[in-house]
Amino acid sequence: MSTAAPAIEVSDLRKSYGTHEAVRGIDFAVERGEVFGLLGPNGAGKTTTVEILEGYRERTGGDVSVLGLDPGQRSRELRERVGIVLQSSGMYRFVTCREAVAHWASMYPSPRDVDEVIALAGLQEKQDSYVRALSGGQARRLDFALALIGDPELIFLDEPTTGFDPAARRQAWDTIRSLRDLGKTVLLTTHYLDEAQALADRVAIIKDGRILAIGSPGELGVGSATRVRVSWRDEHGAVQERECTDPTQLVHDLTGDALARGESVTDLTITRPSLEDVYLELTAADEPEVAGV
Ligand SMILES: Nc1ncnc2c1ncn2[C@@H]1O[C@H](COP(=O)(O)OP(=O)(O)OP(=O)(O)O)[C@@H](O)[C@H]1O
Repeated sequence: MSTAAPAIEVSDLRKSYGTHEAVRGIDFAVERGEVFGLLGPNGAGKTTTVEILEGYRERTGGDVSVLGLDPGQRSRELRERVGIVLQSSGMYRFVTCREAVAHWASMYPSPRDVDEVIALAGLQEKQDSYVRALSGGQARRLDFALALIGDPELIFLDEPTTGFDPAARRQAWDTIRSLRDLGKTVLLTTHYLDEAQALADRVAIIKDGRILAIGSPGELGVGSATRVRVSWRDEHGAVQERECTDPTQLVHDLTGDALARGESVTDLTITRPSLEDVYLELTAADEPEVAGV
């Protein structure tokens, strides 16, 4: 457990647009060095929350602290310590990738090494290409490089792999893992549950401006709102499947019956719900129960 103050602390955050309450009193904290995923259906309030943390939107109520500072103050100090992937590469159409990264680096007090950042963003082969000649996915990588060059402590990644081909997506995942290895804190929003499962230490599932569940992708399935799936092959060779909250009695009966017949239970598996199962169960219900771990 880290003893440092969390990188992000959100307490009873609220945001209304006119009469519409888009964020309705959410609480969460992101520890330093953690990759935290914000998941939720369209219109859940993810972008609103992230943009309040980035200092781009004003909150209606609640308290927010980012690296110990209030993002609503839009201080220069916070801007230098936070990396935000914007479409900044659009400003650099007539220079090479390397020149763009080097120029952006000159705006920070202690930037990272240009070559290192180009490598981290997977842009080595394109470093001498003009920015205007990059594909959409390559331009996103350059945006990523520009977000990292100031050596930020905290990086906001809003749907970082949308529009990427599968290989570029895997490469972006590797990059995000390297950020964690460097000790950076990452707040990630994504619609891809496999991405959250692969990258996030913890996720919050948000819907209609409220957090429905928060925990590690593996542990979220343990809550009482979700069920485990038990499958096995019966004595006739047919695959059987049951869902239950506690498989102890079922497994006891299955193994007991099999042993009484002098057989073993074949192909017995007990599967926890995946993050996708939990997500779909929680976000489908009209009045979902609050689950947490
Ligand atoms: N500037 C705005 N003015 C009025 N309503 C807004 C504004 N921005 C967002 N909203 C509304 O607030 C709610 C939350 O929107 P938000 O963009 O935060 O959701 P999201 O979870 O990021 O969705 P998506 O996954 O579609 O990006 C939605 O109902 C949206 O219509």
